[in-house]
Amino acid sequence: MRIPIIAGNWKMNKNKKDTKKFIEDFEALIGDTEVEVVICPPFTSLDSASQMLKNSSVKLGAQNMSWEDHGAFTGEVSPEMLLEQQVEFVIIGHSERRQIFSETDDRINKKVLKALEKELRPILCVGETLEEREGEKAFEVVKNQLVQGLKNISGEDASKVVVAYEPVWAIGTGKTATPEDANEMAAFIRNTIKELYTEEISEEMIIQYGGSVKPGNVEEIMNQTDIDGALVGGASLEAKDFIEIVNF
Ligand SMILES: O=C[C@H](O)COP(=O)(O)O
Repeated sequence: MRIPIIAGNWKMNKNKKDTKKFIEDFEALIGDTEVEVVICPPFTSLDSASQMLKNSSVKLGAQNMSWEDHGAFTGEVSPEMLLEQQVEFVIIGHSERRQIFSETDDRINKKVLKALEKELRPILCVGETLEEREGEKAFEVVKNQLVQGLKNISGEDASKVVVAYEPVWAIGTGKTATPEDANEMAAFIRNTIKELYTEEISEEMIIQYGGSVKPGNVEEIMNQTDIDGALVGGASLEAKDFIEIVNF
């Protein structure tokens, strides 16, 4: 049985004070939940968040990391530095990293490999642009991102990867893919994993949807057969919204 994972990607939002306030508010609201909950604050808030979440069921994720262990890589953060902050998940290949910071599939693959080597769970983001969808290339693009992103990753390691399907045109725009379209892509992703690995691995894999997930649409999205979670941006910034999403 797949246990859903709902992750909040705060992007470049919240300083330490805001982080503390969010966690206090969120911890006061969260009861027993049937889903795994992850928050991904900016690097500068990880330390405060990890101190506050010591006895919590809420897990910590980072938004990016280096594929190198240490050295002359100005501005980068290593996996060991994340582990030191009790980080368990790391978002890799988010479309903002791909588009704004020119991350290539090759670099994304190096990060996925490194995360798995260090026992961090990668949340590998894939998704097509509007132009690619309108040009009927969505499936080809997503398949290519998966094949490249998972290159040289063993079956055992692949089952620890979370795949987040985020159509680029639905991110921060208020437009969501219809639940059926999102599920069609999630099923396609699962089938691609089956082709790359085995049916067992594909059935175990957690596939999230991301792109304007809100309290009002999360239930319909989560009710889809192949969607096992959500990667939430804007609506993860307010504890009262994020708790509604977690308790869908
Ligand atoms: O990582 C999260 C996604 O980019 C979705 O962001 P959004 O919920 O603000 O559309």
